[in-house]
Amino acid sequence: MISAYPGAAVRAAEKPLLDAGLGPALMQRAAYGLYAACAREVLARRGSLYGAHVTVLAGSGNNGGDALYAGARLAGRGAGITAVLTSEAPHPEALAAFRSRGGRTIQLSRAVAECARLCAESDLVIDGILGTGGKGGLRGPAAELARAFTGRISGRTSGIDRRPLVIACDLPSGVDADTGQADGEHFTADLTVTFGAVKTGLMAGPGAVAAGRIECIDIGLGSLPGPALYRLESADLAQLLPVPRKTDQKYSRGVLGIAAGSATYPGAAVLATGAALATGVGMVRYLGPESVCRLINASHPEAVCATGTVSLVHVQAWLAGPGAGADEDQRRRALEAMASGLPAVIDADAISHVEPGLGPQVILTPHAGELTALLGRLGETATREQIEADPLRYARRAAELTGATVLLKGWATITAAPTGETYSQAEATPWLAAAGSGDTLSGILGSLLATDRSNRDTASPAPGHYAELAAAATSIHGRAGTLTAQSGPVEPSMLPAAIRTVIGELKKGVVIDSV
Ligand SMILES: NC(=O)C1=CN([C@@H]2O[C@H](COP(=O)(O)OP(=O)(O)OC[C@H]3O[C@@H](n4cnc5c(N)ncnc54)[C@H](O)[C@@H]3O)[C@@H](O)[C@H]2O)[C@@H](O)CC1
Ligand SMILES: [K+]
Repeated sequence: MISAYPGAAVRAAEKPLLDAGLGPALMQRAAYGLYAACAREVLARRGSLYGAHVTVLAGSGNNGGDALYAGARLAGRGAGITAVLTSEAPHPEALAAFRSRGGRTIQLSRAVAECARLCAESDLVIDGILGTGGKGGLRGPAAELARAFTGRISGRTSGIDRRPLVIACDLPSGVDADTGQADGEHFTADLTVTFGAVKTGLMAGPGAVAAGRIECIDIGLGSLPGPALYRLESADLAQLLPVPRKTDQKYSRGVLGIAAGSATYPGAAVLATGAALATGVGMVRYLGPESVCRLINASHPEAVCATGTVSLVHVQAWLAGPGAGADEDQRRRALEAMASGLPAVIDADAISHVEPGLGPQVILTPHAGELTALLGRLGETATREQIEADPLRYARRAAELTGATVLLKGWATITAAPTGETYSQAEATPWLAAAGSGDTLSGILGSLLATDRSNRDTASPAPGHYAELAAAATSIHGRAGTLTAQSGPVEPSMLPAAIRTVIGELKKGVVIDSV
């Protein structure tokens, strides 16, 4: 599990070490970690460091110092290195070390266009303009450089020798270390090498997009205060996923009730059912219109379908909402599911029936537009753009206001418990942004809720437990999408097969985290 902390918490943990005069030692550890990652990535791309073109963007603070020291080490391995100095006063010792290894420098303010061209023609750009000391987006010539560089490389692919590799030092410059907000100009990296601890801003909102892959270098910080944001990894998922016991039968494995689909939108029910079955639920009991029952029985004969009410059906968890449209019976079933006290996924159309006073076992799964509407009904104004810019804040706020667990969909999907535990998962592929994709996510989550043993073995699981299960479902969905995308565009109806493969591999321990 990755634990991320706000920039201020990491700076506070560094402070006693800086006060003890260990600043230079910390910087050397950070710079060595950055250098090693850069060397590895350049070697993987072009087979040799010797003769590689590297541009270091160095700001006025310690972030620039880290990047210049890393650049000096790369120069020592034969790379041709230029540092673009974005300030008149770069870190003096680091600059001296850089120059002593033959690195040349250009002052950005006098040559923005030339620097943008230099970056665009490099094999590697190291972004060391701003780190945790940055406030707001890039300004002045650094902002112009980011714009011009982005313009020059847009449309290029990430294939060998095409787009330069961008590695961010600690965080992409212009991204907020705490929230991931990036309203102003900022850099976008392929890899962020972060120091001491992962910053929350690398795992949320636009910051998660800008960060690319994340690698954390241990620089020997002491303990940090309670983590702000978690991310599940393969080993966590393998542990969370239940396997059937020898003594199990279909009911004890877990029964999921699905109240989804309508005469207008029957497909959502089929997709959710398929994903739930692929995730390993013991049985699906479907409730909905007769026409949808027939469709489900044709594609998933193992599902038990009926037209009845929620209270007459014995299940371990509910899933309500996908494709429900304006169907009045499905609206009633969604309300009954929320009131049942059982774990329940409340998705899509059912989100519009949510009222405050729910428990953490109810998991709401909005995208930003649906969350705008929900918050509006609860008396909070937030536009879709505001939510997309700061999803951590709004997912937590919605959980607080409803008492439910909230899964807010995005590139990095945030799940927040009403008690504050928050997760971020980012294994998805943009190919998953397709109609029907959310129905499969809700099916996976429904299955995890129905098969969750802690729900039956423990009187009342910790409130954060449901946020963890929602994060696990998100991760399985993202991995299944990424696996499917390896052979072409993703059709959501293809996902169940990939879900089975992902779960099988997780259980065997063969899935690595760099999906
Ligand atoms: N503090 C420590 O112990 C360590 C810090 N390290 C590095 O130090 C970084 C933090 O260093 P600093 O505190 O010097 O801060 P930064 O290097 O992030 O930059 C601060 C400087 O940028 C200017 N600035 C702030 N916002 C700006 C904006 N929007 N546009 C232009 N200029 C802006 C400030 O006036 C200040 O001069 C970390 O991110 C990390 O890379 C590492 O060396 C490891 C050890
Ligand atoms: K940076």
